[in-house]
Amino acid sequence: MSSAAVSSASSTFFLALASSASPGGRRRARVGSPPFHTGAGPNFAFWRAPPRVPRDAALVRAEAEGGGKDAPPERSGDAAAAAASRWPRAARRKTVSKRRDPLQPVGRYGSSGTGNTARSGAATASTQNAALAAVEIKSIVAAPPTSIVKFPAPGYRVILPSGDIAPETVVPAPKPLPLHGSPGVDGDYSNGVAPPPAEPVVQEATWDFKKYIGFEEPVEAKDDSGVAADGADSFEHYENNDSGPLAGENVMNVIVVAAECSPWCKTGGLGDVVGALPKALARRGHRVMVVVPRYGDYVEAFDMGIRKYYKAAGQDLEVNYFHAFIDGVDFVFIDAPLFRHRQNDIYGGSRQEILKRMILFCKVAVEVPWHVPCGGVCYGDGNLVFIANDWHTALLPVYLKAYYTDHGLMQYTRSILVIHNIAHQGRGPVAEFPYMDLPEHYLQHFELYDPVGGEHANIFAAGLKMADRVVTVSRGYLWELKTVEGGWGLHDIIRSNDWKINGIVNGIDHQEWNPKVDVHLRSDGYTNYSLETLDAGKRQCKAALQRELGLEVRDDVPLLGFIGRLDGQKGVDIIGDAMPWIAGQDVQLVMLGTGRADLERMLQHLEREHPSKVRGWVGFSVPMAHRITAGADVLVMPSRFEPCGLNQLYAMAYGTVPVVHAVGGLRDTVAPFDPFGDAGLGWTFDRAEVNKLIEALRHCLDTYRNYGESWKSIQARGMAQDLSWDHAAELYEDVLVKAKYQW
Ligand SMILES: Nc1ncnc2c1ncn2[C@@H]1O[C@H](COP(=O)(O)OP(=O)(O)O[C@H]2O[C@H](CO)[C@@H](O)[C@H](O)[C@H]2O)[C@@H](O)[C@H]1O
Repeated sequence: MSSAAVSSASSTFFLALASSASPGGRRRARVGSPPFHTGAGPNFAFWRAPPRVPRDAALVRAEAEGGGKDAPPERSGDAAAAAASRWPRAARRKTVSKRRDPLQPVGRYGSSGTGNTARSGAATASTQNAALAAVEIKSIVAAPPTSIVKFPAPGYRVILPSGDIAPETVVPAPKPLPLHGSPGVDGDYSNGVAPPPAEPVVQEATWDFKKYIGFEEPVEAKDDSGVAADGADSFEHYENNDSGPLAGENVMNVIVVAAECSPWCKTGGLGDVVGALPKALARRGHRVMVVVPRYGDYVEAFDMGIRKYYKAAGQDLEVNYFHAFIDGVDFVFIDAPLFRHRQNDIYGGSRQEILKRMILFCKVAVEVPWHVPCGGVCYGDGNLVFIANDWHTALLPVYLKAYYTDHGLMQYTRSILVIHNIAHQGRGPVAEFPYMDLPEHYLQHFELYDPVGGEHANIFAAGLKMADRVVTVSRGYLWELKTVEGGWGLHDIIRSNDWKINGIVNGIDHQEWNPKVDVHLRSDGYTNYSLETLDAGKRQCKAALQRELGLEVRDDVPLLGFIGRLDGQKGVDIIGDAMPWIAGQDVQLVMLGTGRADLERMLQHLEREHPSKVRGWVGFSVPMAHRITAGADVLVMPSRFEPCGLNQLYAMAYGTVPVVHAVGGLRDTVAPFDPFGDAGLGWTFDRAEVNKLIEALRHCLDTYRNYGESWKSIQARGMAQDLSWDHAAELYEDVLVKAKYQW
């Protein structure tokens, strides 16, 4: 695709496929040993394998762009990724699997399917969700619409849903189960809305709710009025069918549904948001659940003993539910064979395989409020809002409408779809529409034509139309989404749905990203610090980082940092292009990232060429991301487009000055330094071009070297901001309320 300017003065968008990815890792993971710079020749990696293996699970998403095929992201375990960053190529091939060629320009799918066995015979659907067996909608949910258009089987591994064979129920016949959920609303079907189907949970009697809900410590999760936000101490209320602990007319049941959630599974900013926003909503008094696939064994979560069966692309699949109650939030992990063992490759596989996973996930997630009794009580479908995220879960609003609200069910449930990155849309051939098990007339919501993708089915498009409200992660990005250059083919849909879209800048999880308490700064010579101890603290962290990376330990040399996915979006190649100029400066440069193979090679090459100045760490390391954020003086973000951007927020919270391309959320969050008014938070440049980056860096370095007081005031302003999720959660709450009263 071509690049184009969003506006005359800003934002050149790089319109090639950008995927996100990053391995995440478990919080409190151990920090790997410092890498060792060998100065080895071209055939050797630059970093020695660490003597200790970090516990972080890592997800390394490969980035691909350009035309042709869609390349799936890649990732490997954190340890593997860390090791891969330092070991010779041959060893890396073992740990980083399935590197792919560039993909379709849009859609965070895998590459074109290589599987070729269309097992339509397996469509002898034998099971279905028993909850649905009790009511008419069963035929919608568990069986494909019999009137569905029959498209020729594309010959992929995905199985066409059977329209001929009625699914059977293999779980016990459903018995009515009183639904509890949001007090005062759930279970109240006096408005003529029939209660949704429910069924007894397997092993319910043996399930110890106290174990999951942290019954002993409900204090943290109280709102201003002292009302428990988490439902933890509300069990008795629910048991008595009392009104429960949640108070206030706008308190709601909220279910956040996403493909990733930090610290369990993270490939990028989506994981960060899903790990943090729900907690902030819970602090405001809402009852909040996160639903995410269970890609690995997460020690915090326990099997709830519930078994259900769902059909995905013609196959009946068993689903189990794992639960953890942390910081006032119910985390529900969906366990199914399709998700297992994907921890290091959550977006891996062919496009059809990813599609199948997401179909299953969305079908399961939309019924979680009926089937999963968190704290002993289901959320129920009254006063309920789903928050779906990106194309992966954009089918949820569609299923909610097609299966339920169109049939007079779940009338008090709303859906919000959050756009974190519109560059990935879930595009596929129209012929695959039947896999989604939707009524024939829903096809029109998916069908889209654009010069890039031609005639295709677009999941994000359908989700945007079906969702009651839409949020994107900054106001600047919302504006860009309406442009031809920034909408990636969906600009018309965004424009026509403008009335229901809000731009809300992400926040920071202050438990994770806070120099005062950052666990990754507690060893190896680093230190925690605050605004009051900024000078000494940053000096110490900088020295520790230089030591850890084998750079000369000097306080007077400005240390520039870059952290991010290596893809077209993040503009790391622009830093590469600026290297001749950077090499002529008295600076040090540390880059951490993983993704596209050519950009990974670029990082290694730059280090090889400038061993005394540059470190290029190829891999995904959460501890190193924290340490660079603390130890660097400047964080460089030349992103071609950036819906919000989290690293610049983290940088400012750590007294690290951002230099950014003024686009999307970067423009919204980094006010340019004004030396005359002594205002501003960093430096911005108006085009993602090398000369613009150099110009901004020149001003930045000049201030660093010659205007110490101004520099300190920029740092102080950055650190003094309230970047917490609490503010963002308040804005999300407005959207929840708008959705609630919207018909
Ligand atoms: N190699 C590496 N090792 C360790 N950590 C790494 C890493 N590479 C990246 N990370 C971490 O991953 C996160 C990336 O955050 P971004 O905002 O850049 O996300 P991304 O572009 O994936 O997300 C999309 O969604 C988010 C959330 O809405 C938007 O902010 C963003 O603009 C949009 O593109 C940060 O926490 C960063 O530290």
